[in-house]
Amino acid sequence: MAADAFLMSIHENGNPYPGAPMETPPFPTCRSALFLDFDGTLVPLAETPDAIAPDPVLIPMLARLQGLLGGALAIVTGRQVEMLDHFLAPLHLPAACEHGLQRRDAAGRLHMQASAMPETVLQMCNALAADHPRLLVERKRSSVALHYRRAPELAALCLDMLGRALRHQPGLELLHGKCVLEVRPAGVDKGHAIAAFLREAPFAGRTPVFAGDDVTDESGFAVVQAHGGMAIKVGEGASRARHRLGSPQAVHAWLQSACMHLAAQTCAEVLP
Ligand SMILES: O=P(O)(O)OC[C@H]1O[C@H](O[C@H]2O[C@H](CO)[C@@H](O)[C@H](O)[C@H]2O)[C@H](O)[C@@H](O)[C@@H]1O
Repeated sequence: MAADAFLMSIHENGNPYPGAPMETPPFPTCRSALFLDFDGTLVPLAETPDAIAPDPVLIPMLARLQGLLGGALAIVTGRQVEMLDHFLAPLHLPAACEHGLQRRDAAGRLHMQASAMPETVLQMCNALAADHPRLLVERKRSSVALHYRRAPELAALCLDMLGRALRHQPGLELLHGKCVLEVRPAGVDKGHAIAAFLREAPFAGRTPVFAGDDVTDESGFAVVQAHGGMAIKVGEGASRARHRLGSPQAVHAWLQSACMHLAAQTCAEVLP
């Protein structure tokens, strides 16, 4: 289900996954492939995309996990790959960016969807932001994000404008994330990106684990659970995920413990 349709179903029908258990997740094993969302999962949300403050332990912790998992760790995010690399420097992790439109595999090869930036939509967003300076337009390689976190009262106006703009553009899709509306080419999502990783080394044959906080992560949750893996919803809200962690801080604590757990497993395998 597209994220927007998913949101509508929540609004119209209540929790679309009533009674779904949300258990505390067990730790990944050395046979896991770990997929992690970025904003709201690894890093707490901030007022603007540039204002995030990654915890200093994040980068060494991700590097350690990548080693312990034989390289099978990837970031799955709505961010552009350049922004992700900026915030995680000096790491260049395998990553699916712009909700799956760009993907960097474990060998460092970039896979891009051949799709153009929706220029007319970009112009409409810029015009609206010129009238309402607390709106923020984030131009990405093949998509546009209209942020209303600093002007939540404008959410309906933004949704109405973009909804009407996309009515006659079947090739474009509207994603409704946390205080953001994103327009991107249709047919690609985080689930497709995770499935693509799972066909390649070193991810293939491993059990996938994906943690994410937003409705845009639901497609990824569906794919990992369909592969017999574990989906972890971060924070509040309805989700098809069967596990939950309360916050990015809880994700950090869980990942730190996972490092110790994995290191012990590796030792146990090496020892006679
Ligand atoms: O898939 P993600 O890694 O969760 O990325 C989703 C979007 O995250 C960013 O926007 C969100 O985080 C901002 C910083 O905390 C916040 O100001 C904004 O309200 C959130 O929607 C990013 O700017 C987008 O490009 C990503 O698609």
